[in-house]
Amino acid sequence: MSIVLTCGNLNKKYGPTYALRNLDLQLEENVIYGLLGRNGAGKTTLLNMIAGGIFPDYGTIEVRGKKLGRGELPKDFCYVREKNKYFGGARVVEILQYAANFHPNWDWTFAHELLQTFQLDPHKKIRQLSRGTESIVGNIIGLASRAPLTLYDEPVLGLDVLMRERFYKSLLEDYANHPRTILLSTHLIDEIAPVAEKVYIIEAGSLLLHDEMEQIRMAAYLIRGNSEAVASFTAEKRVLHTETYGRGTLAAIYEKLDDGDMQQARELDISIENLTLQKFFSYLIEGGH
Ligand SMILES: Nc1ncnc2c1ncn2[C@@H]1O[C@H](COP(=O)(O)OP(=O)(O)OP(=O)(O)O)[C@@H](O)[C@H]1O
Repeated sequence: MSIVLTCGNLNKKYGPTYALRNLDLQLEENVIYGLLGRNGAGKTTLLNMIAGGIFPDYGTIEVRGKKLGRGELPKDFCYVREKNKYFGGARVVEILQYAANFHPNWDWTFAHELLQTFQLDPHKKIRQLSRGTESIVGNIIGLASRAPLTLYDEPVLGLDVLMRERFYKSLLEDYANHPRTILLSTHLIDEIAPVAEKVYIIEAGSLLLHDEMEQIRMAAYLIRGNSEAVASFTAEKRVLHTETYGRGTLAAIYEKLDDGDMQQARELDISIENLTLQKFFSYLIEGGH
């Protein structure tokens, strides 16, 4: 396992507000990560910091073991911002030509394929594009750059369902042939679930959880049954949330269940369902765990 990026104890305060607080994050080579958090959780601050646009009050960023100096950019990386600031008078093809100069792995054949996939006329001027179509320009750059470290900030915001699906499909197909490290920051959690292999969940600038998506799938459950039975079943387990209804209780847990647990659940007449990532995220945030 080779580490591409390490953020150590990052802190950033705006007045009394912590945008980032003691944040540690490590990205391995050739993994797709989801960076999940609500509005204002600190996602953009973190990405801007990695991209050298904001300086931490405290903490370090290392790219392939080399500490980044103040204002220094990581090598061979591509950052697709939430709000691109392309020159409105430029044509799409000119923006792509400009981006191609900065990315040694740029693939023009793939870029042209993507223009077709997203039905984007390369001769249109940026100012003639809708908000969603403008963000597609950024997404094409992110994909065609094939940068070993690619960061996307809310890549599908403003895109319709069809375009979102096309983006995820293009990303996954290209990643299969050209693995690299990709970080997708989003608050559209269920959409990212089939795409990301690992997730970092942040809230109020701090890390709440990081884990493999598969681990979350295999450990996030909703338990329902008689209140005493649920209390006994969850006694030694990590409980994210509980709710009572009449004589029953519903509990969200984050715990791998083995055959013994399943047997106990049957004996106690408890039902067990998988939690969606969105629900897991909501319970995690509400519980502040
Ligand atoms: N330039 C700034 N001046 C003051 N406060 C800021 C500034 N930039 C960010 N913040 C604050 O820092 C916190 C983190 O903001 P950030 O934009 O990083 O969150 P986010 O997770 O990207 O949110 P969103 O999903 O809404 O884009 C918020 O409380 C925000 O108000």
